[in-house]
Amino acid sequence: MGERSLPAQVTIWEVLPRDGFQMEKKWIPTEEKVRIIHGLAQTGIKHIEATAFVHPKAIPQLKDAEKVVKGVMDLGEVSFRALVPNVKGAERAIEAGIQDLKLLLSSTDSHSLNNSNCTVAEAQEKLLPIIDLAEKHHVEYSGSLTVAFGCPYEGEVSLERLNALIERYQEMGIRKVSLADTTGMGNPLQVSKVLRNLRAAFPKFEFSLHLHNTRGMAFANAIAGLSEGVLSLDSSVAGLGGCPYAPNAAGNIATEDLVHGLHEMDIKTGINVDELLKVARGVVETIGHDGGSFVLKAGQNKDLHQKPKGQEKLG
Ligand SMILES: CC(C)(COP(=O)([O-])OP(=O)([O-])OC[C@H]1O[C@@H](n2cnc3c(N)ncnc32)[C@H](O)[C@@H]1OP(=O)([O-])[O-])[C@@H](O)C(=O)NCCC(=O)NCCSC(=O)C[C@@](C)(O)CC(=O)[O-]
Repeated sequence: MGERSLPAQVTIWEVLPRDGFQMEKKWIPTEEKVRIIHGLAQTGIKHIEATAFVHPKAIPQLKDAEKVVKGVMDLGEVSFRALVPNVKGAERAIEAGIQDLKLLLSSTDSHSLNNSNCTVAEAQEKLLPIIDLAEKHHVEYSGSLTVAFGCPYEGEVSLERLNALIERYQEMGIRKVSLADTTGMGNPLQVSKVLRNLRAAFPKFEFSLHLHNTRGMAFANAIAGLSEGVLSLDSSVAGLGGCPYAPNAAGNIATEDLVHGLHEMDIKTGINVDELLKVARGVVETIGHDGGSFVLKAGQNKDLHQKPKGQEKLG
């Protein structure tokens, strides 16, 4: 086993407006979503998953996808991506002005049937016309694999299965895939093993990680991924998020926790944690709760240099 090293810089994809909002039952007005995305852009975040073009009955909170995209198109310095499950979603996204599509695919049939009303093989067929459409419109696209580190219905997802799923993506011409720990079942050794295996088998692929902090493992899993060559991570401000079609789903790793932790390790993100915390507080005020953010409660290390009460004379 060779010596591992961590990258000097990591790209953060902010998924609050899509994953973070999709479980929220109380309607978040479109203008509030647009305002929050403008706030996110003030933090230095340059990559935002703005929404999903899915069936409005499947995810009612994102039924205003077109309007949200229209409201943020003035943010020229930000790259926007949207999640699409089928060609209907891709058509809507491209028509709205989205230039980067994230294709939705589950690693297991059980999750796929719950989430997308079709098996994995059927979902793969639905991706083909999306790719044709994206090519025709010169729009970027990348793949995803949900429940890649464990399925809440089927348990372990084997390396052989992950290899076969990436192989199929390769045949479709896809070279970027987000590996998702949808219900936080992964651990750092597993993340290392999966990435080492996939990167050896598919050296031309860029793998990113989409980690939920259901069992407190997300930051450790992120570092395991970075040690294995990952350069891009998804996260959600205030730790909100979760897939409504996965039992006991919980939030994504909070962007403020991830960025704060990475900065403590001298890994650059280009994002300002003070500004992130302002946005996170606003989001909690709007939505009424956070999703399990640590830095939001505990503060940043840099702010903890006050002397304990009564010990001023310690100098
Ligand atoms: C996949 C479908 C659409 C299948 O839903 P379906 O009902 O099987 O779709 P269908 O193709 O049979 O079409 C039925 C009707 O829906 C319409 N329709 C069809 N597609 C669309 C669309 N895109 N937008 C708007 N309308 C649509 C279509 O036009 C038709 O309308 P009708 O002719 O009856 O009037 C549905 O199950 C769905 O939208 N699922 C998405 C569920 C979802 O978004 N889950 C959460 C995201 S996944 C996640 O969180 C994991 C991830 C990515 O974050 C990674 C992680 O965290 O691990």
